[in-house]
Amino acid sequence: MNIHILRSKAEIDRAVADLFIEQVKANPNSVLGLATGSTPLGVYALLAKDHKENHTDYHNVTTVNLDEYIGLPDGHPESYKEFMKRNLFNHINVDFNRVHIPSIQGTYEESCKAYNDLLNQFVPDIQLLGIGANGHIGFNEPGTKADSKTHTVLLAEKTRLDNARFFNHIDEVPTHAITMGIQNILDAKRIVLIATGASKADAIYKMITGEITESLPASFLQKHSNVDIFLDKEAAKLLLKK
Ligand SMILES: N[C@@H]1[C@@H](O)[C@H](O)[C@@H](COP(=O)(O)O)O[C@@H]1O
Repeated sequence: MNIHILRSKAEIDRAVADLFIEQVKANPNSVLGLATGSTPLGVYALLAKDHKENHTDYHNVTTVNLDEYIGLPDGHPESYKEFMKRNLFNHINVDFNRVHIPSIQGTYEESCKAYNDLLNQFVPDIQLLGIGANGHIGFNEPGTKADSKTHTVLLAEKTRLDNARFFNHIDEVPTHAITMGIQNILDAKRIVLIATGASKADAIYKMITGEITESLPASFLQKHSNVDIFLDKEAAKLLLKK
């Protein structure tokens, strides 16, 4: 793992946005693996700004998102589909036919299989990740197996509580989601994970220095040969202390 501890979130956003812009410029047919949550917002704002000013071309880019809530009505502002439109897709010239976000169409089994088939076809050249305070990646909660493919999950209470800030009330936070599995994430050619703030410090410390274990899904990233981890000092504080 290449670990980069930068001085501010702004520096991290710039560095990671530049990696994505370079990727798209080097290969206009790139497959970008995208994430949601607060963490990628700064990167997406910079990609939008760059597109506006420098016209980086996304027309032939394919995107695959990590995950989506189950049970929110179509068009709900906190669905990850709407999140992605609002924060990125509406601001770049992406072709919506090439945008992919897991969703439930038919049975859970059919939906997972369909997304999995898609991921076999579109392997991310670069996959952006955040991390949950309990070490989840995508919505792969503690207990998820290394060889997992796209699957539905019961969200951990900690995850629902952490994500409740986006909803009016905790009861509105979905209980289930559909997510790429750990194996799908590890299939990406390159992985870039961002973590900022003290609430992520424990998960980051265990992810980097701990054993590879299902109880901290992000630790599976140790198995991948091309991972960049971008941290601010707060998220890195336990690494810096030892
Ligand atoms: N499914 C997403 C994850 O992909 C994300 O990494 C995590 C952290 O969110 P945040 O970036 O808001 O801390 O939240 C959600 O649970």
